[in-house]
Amino acid sequence: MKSAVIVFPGSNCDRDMAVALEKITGQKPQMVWHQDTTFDDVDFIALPGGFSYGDYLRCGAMSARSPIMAEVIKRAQAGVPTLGVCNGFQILTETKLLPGALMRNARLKFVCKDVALTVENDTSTFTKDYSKGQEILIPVAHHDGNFYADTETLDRLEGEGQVAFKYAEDINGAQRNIAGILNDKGNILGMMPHPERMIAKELGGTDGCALFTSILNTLG
Ligand SMILES: NC(=O)CC[C@H](N)C(=O)O
Repeated sequence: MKSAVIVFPGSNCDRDMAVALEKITGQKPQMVWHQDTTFDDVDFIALPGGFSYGDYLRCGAMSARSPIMAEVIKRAQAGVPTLGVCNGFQILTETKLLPGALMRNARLKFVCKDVALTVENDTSTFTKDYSKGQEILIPVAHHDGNFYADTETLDRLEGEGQVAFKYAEDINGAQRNIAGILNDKGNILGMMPHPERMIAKELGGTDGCALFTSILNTLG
């Protein structure tokens, strides 16, 4: 499985993502600078976490307009599996590849801890190695993780199985405790928690591994 990690000025989880991808797929991903306009023909694209452009304007707003994003948007719309973690999720909502927005955490505090998530979808490219209702422990580290969407969108996301993960309890005010969502085709996942930081016992646990094995088992 060939993958690419898009690197923005201020990304800080790009190497964690690369380590996770290499460990689980056995292949080093291509690291792609945001000013590039194209990259290799890959099976999977990752938008990593971080503080791209210093979170100026709104988290992810400037990165969503980086030169490389025109190519990312084109490929994601054509069906290439694309994962955005934390800042990557914020970028995906800013490009409108995913609905809704990530607002400032309800209690206006940066939240940095391991949190319990429930798996809501166990059939997607990203989640099939989990089981529905399973509780997993994955770290979060964000100040803008408060997922917002209008009621109609929330009902559609829940009704169509597009909610991938929920927080087991409220940590940031996110509506319906939503921690991660899929697009309608199921090839784009955005999530605030960091699965790439939970892939080894030494890191505190391995609950993030199934996300990457799901992708690998789907794509080969
Ligand atoms: N870890 C991250 O990707 C942080 C995301 C974002 N800059 C926030 O704090 O909300």
